[in-house]
Amino acid sequence: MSRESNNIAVLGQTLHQRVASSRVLMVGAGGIGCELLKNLVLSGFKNIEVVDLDTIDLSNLNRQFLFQKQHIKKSKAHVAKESALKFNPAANITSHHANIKDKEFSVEWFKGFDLVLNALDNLDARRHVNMMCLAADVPLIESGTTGYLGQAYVIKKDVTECFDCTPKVTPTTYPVCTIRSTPSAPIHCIVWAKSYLFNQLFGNSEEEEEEAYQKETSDENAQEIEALARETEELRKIKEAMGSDEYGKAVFDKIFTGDIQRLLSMEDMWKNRTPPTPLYYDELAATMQAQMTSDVNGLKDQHTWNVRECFDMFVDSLTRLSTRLLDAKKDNPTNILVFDKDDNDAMDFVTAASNLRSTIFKIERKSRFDVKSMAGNIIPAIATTNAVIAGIVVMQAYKILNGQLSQTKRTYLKQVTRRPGLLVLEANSEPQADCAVCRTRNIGLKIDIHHTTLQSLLNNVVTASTETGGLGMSEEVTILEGDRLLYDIEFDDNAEKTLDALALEDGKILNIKDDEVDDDTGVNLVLQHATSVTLKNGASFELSGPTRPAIMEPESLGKRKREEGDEMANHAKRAALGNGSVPAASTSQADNGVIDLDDDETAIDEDGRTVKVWVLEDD
Ligand SMILES: Nc1ncnc2c1ncn2[C@@H]1O[C@H](COP(=O)(O)OP(=O)(O)OP(=O)(O)O)[C@@H](O)[C@H]1O
Ligand SMILES: [Zn+2]
Repeated sequence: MSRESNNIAVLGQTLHQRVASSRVLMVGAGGIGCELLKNLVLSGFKNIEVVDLDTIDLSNLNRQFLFQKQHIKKSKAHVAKESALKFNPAANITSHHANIKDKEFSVEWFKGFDLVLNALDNLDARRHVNMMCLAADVPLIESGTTGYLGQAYVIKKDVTECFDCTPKVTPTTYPVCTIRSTPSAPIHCIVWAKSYLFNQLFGNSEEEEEEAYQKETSDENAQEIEALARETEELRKIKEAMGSDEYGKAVFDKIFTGDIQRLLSMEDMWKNRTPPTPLYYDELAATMQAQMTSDVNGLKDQHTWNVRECFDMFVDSLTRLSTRLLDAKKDNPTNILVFDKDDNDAMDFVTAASNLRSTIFKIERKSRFDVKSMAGNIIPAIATTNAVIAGIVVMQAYKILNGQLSQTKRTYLKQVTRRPGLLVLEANSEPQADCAVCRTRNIGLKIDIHHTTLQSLLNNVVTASTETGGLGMSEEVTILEGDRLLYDIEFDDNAEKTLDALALEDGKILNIKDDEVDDDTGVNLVLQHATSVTLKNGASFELSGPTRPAIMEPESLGKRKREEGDEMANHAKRAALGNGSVPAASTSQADNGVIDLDDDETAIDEDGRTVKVWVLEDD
């Protein structure tokens, strides 16, 4: 049996055809992307474009199986394409070594795909693809993994929640006093060593101090903050001895003895907390010489150093880093060292310093491996998790091409579920009514960007009445491009500039909100440069899309979803036939266990939500 006939047996002729003729964009060729591209070419997808901006790194090879040692430093997109073609030479793959945010990837370009699959690792790029898919009205399958957890779900304009419908968690910050005075967890000591101490000793402490911590200005902390400022000043003086034999002891005495004694003298602070115990340089130096079992590489990295080992490593790494800094300053006095988790000296220093501090505060010490993952905010990437999620993405893609988009489920891979199996399915939510990203109308605007000023755009398009072909908004509008403010009633500096002078080229999206209308989610104008648009009213532009706000009732949304499914089915059928005709409905062959994600069993998940459960069965 050929691969083709296997696919037909599994999918049925109809779906197989739709898959083969669909055009798919995959964004990101990393952990999920490599698995996904391999799956796509093996499961019958033929027309695939891949975009990735990065080159292959040694650290990718443990899980990105399309890449091998000889590919290091080469483009991920190009190598992924070449390796995937070996699995199926009949596939037609186009690779782009580029940022998906580049202007060549315009809304028009996105419209050329039936499906977009995200395999990204950052919020910014995900947000961008989300917006482009909404503007182009192309279904997007979003996916992600963290360690053993993962998820995949479909985003479709007007049908499901978009990526930005729910706010995303931002990285945690810690109050300055927890870090500087009252740590209670290993991470507090690691942040102290990496963000405070490292910068104080080797960096631009004055500038960075402000940024490294969340500022606390309450009165009760004022006194403490003042004391901390004094400590910082003292350390600056000690730094003058950098490079001398006494330097290591001077730094140690200050940060692990003197500063701690001063903290202890603030008795109120320790009424309800375990007080710290200072460490003494001479005492530690007199203890038996450590057997330094801890090599910096390999499994030994996972052994937790004892106090003496931390002490030795602290003094040693401090010397190494100080020597580097002094050398760098010979070239240029403004040179500094910046913490990097992949810099062995920096990691030795942060591991030793944070563990000494943990010892003082009676907090558990951590291995160099753990400190590195915490200091670098690293959650290990697991190849199996990526593989499971990439598999689910293909299942979701089948459903979409089979005209069952509205029946797709948000699928989570969890470590523990109440039922057998590790996957938890949840119904898609409807778009959030107030989402500024997906509840905004997207309107294409063809206009000459070289000759149109922002003011003429305002006069002829934005505030012009709908009868004359404009948007009919009031004079009080705010115009943004991404986060960039271009215009509002109090800021008209850009009014006389042309669009191209404002870098508003093809594919850029202008978000325009009418400040006179309460809760206006505004419109997105998707720019397309055109020189020869002639208009009835003499202006030179052309709008395409819903120029009047749509009124959407909850019921009608449900109805839209069903129609959407039908439309998708027809679309896929047309694509399969390569012409406009619609064949007699034929989905029965696809109705076998392999792609049937529907299962009416429900359960309550850890967060108390009712969820559908899909149990993976062996047959
Ligand atoms: N704006 C973007 N345009 C194109 N590709 C992007 C963009 N942002 C991220 N990517 C790509 O998405 C992929 C995500 O893959 P993954 O999560 O495995 O990260 P990685 O960089 O390969 O690994 P790690 O970060 O763990 O070292 C990467 O290959 C990255 O280059
Ligand atoms: Zn949304």
